[in-house]
Amino acid sequence: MIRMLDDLDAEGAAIGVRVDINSPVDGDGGGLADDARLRAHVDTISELCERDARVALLAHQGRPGDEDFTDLEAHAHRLDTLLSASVKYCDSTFSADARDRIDSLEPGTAMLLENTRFYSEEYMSFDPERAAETYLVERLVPALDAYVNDAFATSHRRQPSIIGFPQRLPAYAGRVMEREIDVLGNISESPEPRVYVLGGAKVDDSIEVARSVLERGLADAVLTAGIVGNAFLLADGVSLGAASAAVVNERSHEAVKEAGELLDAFSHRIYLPRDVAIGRGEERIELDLDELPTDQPAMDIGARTVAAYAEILEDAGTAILNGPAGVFEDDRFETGTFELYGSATRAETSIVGGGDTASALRKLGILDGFDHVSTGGGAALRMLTGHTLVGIEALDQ
Ligand SMILES: Nc1ncnc2c1ncn2[C@@H]1O[C@H](COP(=O)(O)OP(=O)(O)O)[C@@H](O)[C@H]1O
Ligand SMILES: O=C(OP(=O)(O)O)[C@H](O)COP(=O)(O)O
Repeated sequence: MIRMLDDLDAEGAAIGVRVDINSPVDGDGGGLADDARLRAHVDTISELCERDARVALLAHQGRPGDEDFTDLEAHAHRLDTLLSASVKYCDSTFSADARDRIDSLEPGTAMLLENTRFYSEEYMSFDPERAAETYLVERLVPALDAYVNDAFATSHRRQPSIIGFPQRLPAYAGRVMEREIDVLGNISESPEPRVYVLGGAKVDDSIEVARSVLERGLADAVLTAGIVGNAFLLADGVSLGAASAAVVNERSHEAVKEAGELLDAFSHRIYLPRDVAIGRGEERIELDLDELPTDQPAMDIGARTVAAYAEILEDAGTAILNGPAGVFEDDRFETGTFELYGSATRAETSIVGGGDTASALRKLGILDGFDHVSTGGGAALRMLTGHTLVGIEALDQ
């Protein structure tokens, strides 16, 4: 059974709370370019502070070697602004100083510990038992009374801060985690017909999702768009042109073959774009499939595809969407995503996953129309195929 915050005796307790505030950062000053993930955790942290807990926040930012691999000072300042409780910053994660500062935290206040991935163990994969023996867990456990996992978006990772602490401390799901489990953990109970829209650039992941939801009977229809749609068009024998084929092959060598296998097995439930948009100079030009191939890459779905998909989505019991329909970052190619996702908000229930997808919808001003916007990308995709996550399993004590 997974225990929730309601089960936690918070008053005066030192609580390690794993959050996912991994965010886009500004190239120059290391400031945050987007604070959506920080805002998502405000409920959990505020509630614990209001209940007089002493909150030690654990989080990562970026991956070692990447430009967004930064310290968490800016995150701490932003959290301090977003919350009515005080949030301090500690520039180490489990040093003696960090442990002393946890010990002397005032009830009702929080402190963000340094980027967990500054320590190499946190960027490795472990079994839960081994994760519980890492330095991070060994050193912090004596300073903590309980552990809360609110980092849904990282809970597919076998990392010590996710799966190690529940081996050693009473463990609870935070409010973000609770909402995500409620919605994504019960996908097979959601209203039917269930329509999956798979767009974006992670072609292999999306094909895996399509395979899984079709084989398990979770999906009544799979609508393809983005580079994923182009891979399915190629698999169906449509001659898109060398430029589009190169974009698909750059992402995955196996995609077209695997998309073809799925089309053979489930052709009546997989829907392919009927037209595409390309750029010529500053212009957007829409081409029907019989006007192809073209020397320009297909950057969006066209109006005929949007209309056909909208009809299916508006009748859906549940619309589950991941990945933009086109290169939404370019104004010429944002319409496909805007129209398609707009029509999905008219489904009985609409669920969105994926970091780029959420930022596309925020840019297009239609994020609020969805019933559930997951904080996770990879984690949400895994849940949407009907699987659980190692971090959620670890909470099941
Ligand atoms: N037809 C296309 N050609 C090239 N890139 C595309 C196309 N359609 C979507 N994209 C790109 O896909 C990216 C987002 O995909 P992805 O990372 O899979 O989404 P998410 O993070 O939501 O899972 C965006 O940067 C978008 O520009
Ligand atoms: O941003 C995240 O995941 P996402 O890119 O799947 O949304 C999480 O913070 C996990 O980060 P990771 O994929 O570097 O382990």
